[in-house]
Amino acid sequence: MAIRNVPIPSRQLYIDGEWREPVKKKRIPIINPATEEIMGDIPAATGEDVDIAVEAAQRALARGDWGSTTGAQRAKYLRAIAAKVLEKKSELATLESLDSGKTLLESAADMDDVAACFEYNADLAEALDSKRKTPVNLHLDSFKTYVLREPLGVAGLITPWNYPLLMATWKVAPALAAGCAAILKPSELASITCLELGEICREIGLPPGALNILTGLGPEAGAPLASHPHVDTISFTGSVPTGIKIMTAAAQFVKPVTLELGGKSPIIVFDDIDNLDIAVEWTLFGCFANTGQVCSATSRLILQESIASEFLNRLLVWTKNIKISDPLEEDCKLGPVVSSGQYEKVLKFISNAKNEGATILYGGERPQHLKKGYYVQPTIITDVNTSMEIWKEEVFGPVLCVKTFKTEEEAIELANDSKYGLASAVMSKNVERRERFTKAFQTGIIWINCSQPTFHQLPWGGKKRSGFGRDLGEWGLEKYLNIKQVTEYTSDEPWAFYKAPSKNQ
Ligand SMILES: NC(=O)C1=CN([C@@H]2O[C@H](COP(=O)(O)OP(=O)(O)OC[C@H]3O[C@@H](n4cnc5c(N)ncnc54)[C@H](O)[C@@H]3O)[C@@H](O)[C@H]2O)C=CC1
Ligand SMILES: C[N+](C)(C)CCCC(=O)O
Ligand code: NA
Repeated sequence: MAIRNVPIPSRQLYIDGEWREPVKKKRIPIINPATEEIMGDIPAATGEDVDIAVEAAQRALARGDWGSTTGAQRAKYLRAIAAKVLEKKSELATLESLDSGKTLLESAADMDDVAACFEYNADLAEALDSKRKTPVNLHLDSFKTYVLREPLGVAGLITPWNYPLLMATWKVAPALAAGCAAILKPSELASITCLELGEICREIGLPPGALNILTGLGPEAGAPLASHPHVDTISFTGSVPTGIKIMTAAAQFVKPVTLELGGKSPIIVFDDIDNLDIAVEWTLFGCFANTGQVCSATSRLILQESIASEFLNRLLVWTKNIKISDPLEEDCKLGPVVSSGQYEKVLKFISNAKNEGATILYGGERPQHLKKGYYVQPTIITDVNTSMEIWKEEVFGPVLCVKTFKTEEEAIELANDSKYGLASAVMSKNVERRERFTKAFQTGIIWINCSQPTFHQLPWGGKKRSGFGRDLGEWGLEKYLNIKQVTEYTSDEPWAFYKAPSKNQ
């Protein structure tokens, strides 16, 4: 299914329905993390380009062909995008793998998810037409009231590299469904497929300015978007430090933001599970899928002591079986991490854990058979205590740390012992116990007897330092709407608050 020699398209910024060279004409190299080779380059936008894109977005909102569309009309564009993504699926999936290092299997699944997410938001756009104007009954004769749901305006969408086109879609699809005009700023580490989304929009005839795509560096292209006075909302997925910068910039304009930040999510395994191997596989998938570069990765395994040694033995057997290779190779299950910076960062986390006294039960190094590329072995760390960095900080790489527990109280305390609050998983046969954990977990996402399956009908986001606001589902669309109440006085009688002047006054 991989198209080997797929050419890397050379693109410009996608602004106002056209390819446009950045004002400062700068470009950023594209690096393939599996080979460390430069494959091409992407345009680097700056504040000047952001200004041009914001004006194009404002014009789109003022123009009938986008600003006055019904949800049903916008749904047609979203469905056309979905169809094109499927048509170009193998090309897009290959480009995604070349750029980000994710396995072809995962890139292909992402492209299916991208298409399905556009389709789902097309349904939401259609449904919006009947909810656009909602009467509110006050049980009063003298007033008629209703609530309008309108597009909020210009939406700035700043996205990460771990699921480049999918994370962009989680924001682009609902923003367009809502009728906003959007400016997407993908990560400079993996932008190819987001630029190809621009080509798709051009091909299907999306009205100019409805979606603009500005690749570039965070401080140069993302920051001016977050602090632009005419960008009405920012939706961000990425790291905590950048989330704080974005919220700070947006605060100067009282601009609403939604932040989907990192995590250090727990997976608890109880000894009442029927099948050890099933729990082992979910544990692996929860931490090593996408080479661990998942904000919701369940990277803290909290294991009931009575099954700990048996479970860890099976975990080792399964881990050794994971095929690590070039992500385009058949059956590859673990590719490189995205960049040299990420590679150094992951190895540093591992050496810090060792220095703090933890045991590297497995992995911790570059796989011997791969001499080039940013590869790290899947790594399992034991003898961890709760003051260690590896317990507290998000690694964003294939690194699992393990602690054991004896009682339920201990398990929940360990699970919630995090500044983050994105996701939690519990593996147990006991229904009441699962309900107790569902209630006690301080996170926005709960997985029971699994880890990571994600459906675009359900809200996605966290609490605590993992951020606030939700992507996906109807919640993912609401943040792009302005809720406008309309109150009409319908009585012929005077209001009679003031004393009416007499006839001869
Ligand atoms: N929660 C998540 O989904 C993600 C978490 N991370 C974590 O963050 C670490 C750093 O990775 P980065 O790629 O540097 O993440 P980042 O959070 O800095 O980047 C995410 C996006 O924000 C943009 N950005 C950066 N600085 C900005 C600024 N000042 N204003 C506006 N936009 C800005 C970036 O260009 C990118 O598009 C990773 O090692 C990982 O631990 C990274 C990506 C996704
Ligand atoms: C759920 N999954 C793995 C498809 C995507 C997680 C997105 C993220 O890392 O923010
Ligand atoms: Na790349």
